[in-house]
Amino acid sequence: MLRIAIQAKGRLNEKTMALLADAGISASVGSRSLIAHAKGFPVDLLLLRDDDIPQAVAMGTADLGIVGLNEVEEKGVDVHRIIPLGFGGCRLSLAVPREADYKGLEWFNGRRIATSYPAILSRFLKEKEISAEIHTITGSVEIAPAIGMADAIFDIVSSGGTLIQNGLVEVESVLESQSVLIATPDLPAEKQEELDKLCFRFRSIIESRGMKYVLMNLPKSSLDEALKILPGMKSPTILHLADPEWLSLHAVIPESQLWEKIEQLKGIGAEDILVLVLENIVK
Ligand SMILES: Nc1ncnc2c1ncn2[C@@H]1O[C@H](COP(=O)(O)OP(=O)(O)OP(=O)(O)O)[C@@H](O)[C@H]1O
Ligand SMILES: O=P(O)(O)OC[C@H]1O[C@H](OP(=O)(O)OP(=O)(O)O)[C@H](O)[C@@H]1O
Ligand SMILES: [Mg+2]
Repeated sequence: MLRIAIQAKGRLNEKTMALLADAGISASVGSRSLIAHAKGFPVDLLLLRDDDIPQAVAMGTADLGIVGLNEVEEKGVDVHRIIPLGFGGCRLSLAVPREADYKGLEWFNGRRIATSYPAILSRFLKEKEISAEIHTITGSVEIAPAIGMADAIFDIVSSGGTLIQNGLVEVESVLESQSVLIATPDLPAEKQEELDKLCFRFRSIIESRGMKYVLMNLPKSSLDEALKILPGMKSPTILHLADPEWLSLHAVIPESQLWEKIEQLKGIGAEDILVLVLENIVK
């Protein structure tokens, strides 16, 4: 039976549980449980703080883990990175007070930088030959410059709202992160088979996210133009209708392009356009 370590509570928990549920793995997790048996797939869920997940997977306490790449890089442990999972997107960045006379990385020489990611920061500074003092704190990093604890910070940035609220500006992005599926090295063969099945399910879910299935009726005379507008998986599906002047066209469109494509299709005479949610793309 596979054991997957996931974040017990916090930013990754909900999306991890949703991904598992979409993959047919359901578990009722009590607020105090540390381990939960799942239904639908032979797995146990180990509920941990995210900081502890890379180590648990490296040691083999858990076979797999779902955690931010930032934590994997920080802990520097030996785990296999299997697939990015497409949520928990953020970056680790250096930020300085808005009023600082910042011209480039040399500014950090001799300065104090507060962070919860000392290992990633120290590797970066070494590579750039910058000598700064690293102050490790576990939370509320952005407040450090305002209370005189540091001159700058190195922390997670997503929308940038927290930096603005604290009078800071991002000056260097060091690591792009998102949640990843990690595995213990030397997974036994029978568990590897289960992992392959799980990855197959995850990939098809991730691929279908942000995609819509679109159906429409189209005058036959507009087909060539429609084919230029629509990409489709291989190409759009064309079905004949009882009316010989019309056909039905089906295509998969990224959500980000949906309205633009619909406007173009309406422009060439498409009617009765239906947009459906795509649950899975199984290849
Ligand atoms: N603002 C954000 N936007 C997107 N992803 C984020 C953001 N902040 C953090 N993350 C990602 O989510 C992960 C978990 O963040 P969270 O704030 O829940 O961590 P935590 O407080 O360290 O939790 P834990 O109690 O498990 O140690 C981070 O390591 C990062 O990968
Ligand atoms: O760029 P933003 O969108 O503002 O996000 C960045 C903030 O999000 C995270 O904190 P979180 O809100 O999870 O609180 P925490 O620090 O208490 O974990 C992170 O530690 C940053 O402080
Ligand atoms: Mg943590």
